[in-house]
Amino acid sequence: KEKAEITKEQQAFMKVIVDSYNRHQIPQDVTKKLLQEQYSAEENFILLTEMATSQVQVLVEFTKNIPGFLSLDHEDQIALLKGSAVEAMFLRSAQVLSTKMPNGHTEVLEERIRNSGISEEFMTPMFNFYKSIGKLHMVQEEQALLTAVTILTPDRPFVKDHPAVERLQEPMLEVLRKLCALHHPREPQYFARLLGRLTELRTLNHYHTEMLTSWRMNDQKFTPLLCEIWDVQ
Ligand SMILES: O=C(NC1CCCCC1)[C@H](C1CCCCC1)n1c(-c2ccc(-c3nnn[nH]3)cc2)nc2ccccc21
Repeated sequence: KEKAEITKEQQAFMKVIVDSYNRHQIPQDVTKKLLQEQYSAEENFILLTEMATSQVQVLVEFTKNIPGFLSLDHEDQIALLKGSAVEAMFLRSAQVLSTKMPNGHTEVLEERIRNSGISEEFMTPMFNFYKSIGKLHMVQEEQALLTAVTILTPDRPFVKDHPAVERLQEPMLEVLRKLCALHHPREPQYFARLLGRLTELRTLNHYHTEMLTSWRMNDQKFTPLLCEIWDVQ
């Protein structure tokens, strides 16, 4: 019995994370802009760097609200943010694409992304990920907790105190497991499938630098924050 129930303190814990997640969302204007017209590769790249920069800023604010994060070693805090920023960006992008939109809008948005300037070879893994996230029909709490679980991944490069990060990630995973059972009662494997997406996210992380340099354009400009986070320039 008690295994399934979400306890009072888990409820409070989740509320902190979900409220912070909802407060720290970049405006959906990327969707509005993309639906307006097809831009050139140069304009799309600028849009991407703008959106990604503001998303990193809100990601930092969201992360600071994760209970216990600020008590971690400061260098480990940076290592966790740096190690998860690209994954959080693709996870957020997937969530944006799987948001319910008026008829035909999602197709237009997909078309605009396919023709945005990203090279063909990365389109498949990226859209496979987007589709697999879409099929999960995650509720908001699951999205928020999955993002928090991604940030609190102990085995990121340069993290020194793994156990301290695991101690923060574990209660997060426990609440997420209960949430999945609650919201997807007829899919006992749902939680496992959700965690499987994190493995797919890591492969996108692996492609990312090549993806950036493969955009059909030259003279790519990045903001100072993205140079830090994306290891470019
Ligand atoms: O703006 C965006 N994503 C923001 C969404 C919110 C969080 C911060 C990132 C980009 C668009 C930029 C303009 C051209 C079209 C894509 N985007 C992407 C996307 C595409 C390529 C790379 C990439 N990374 N390295 N090389 N290319 C990253 C993300 N996937 C999206 C799915 C739905 C909606 C927008 C999406």
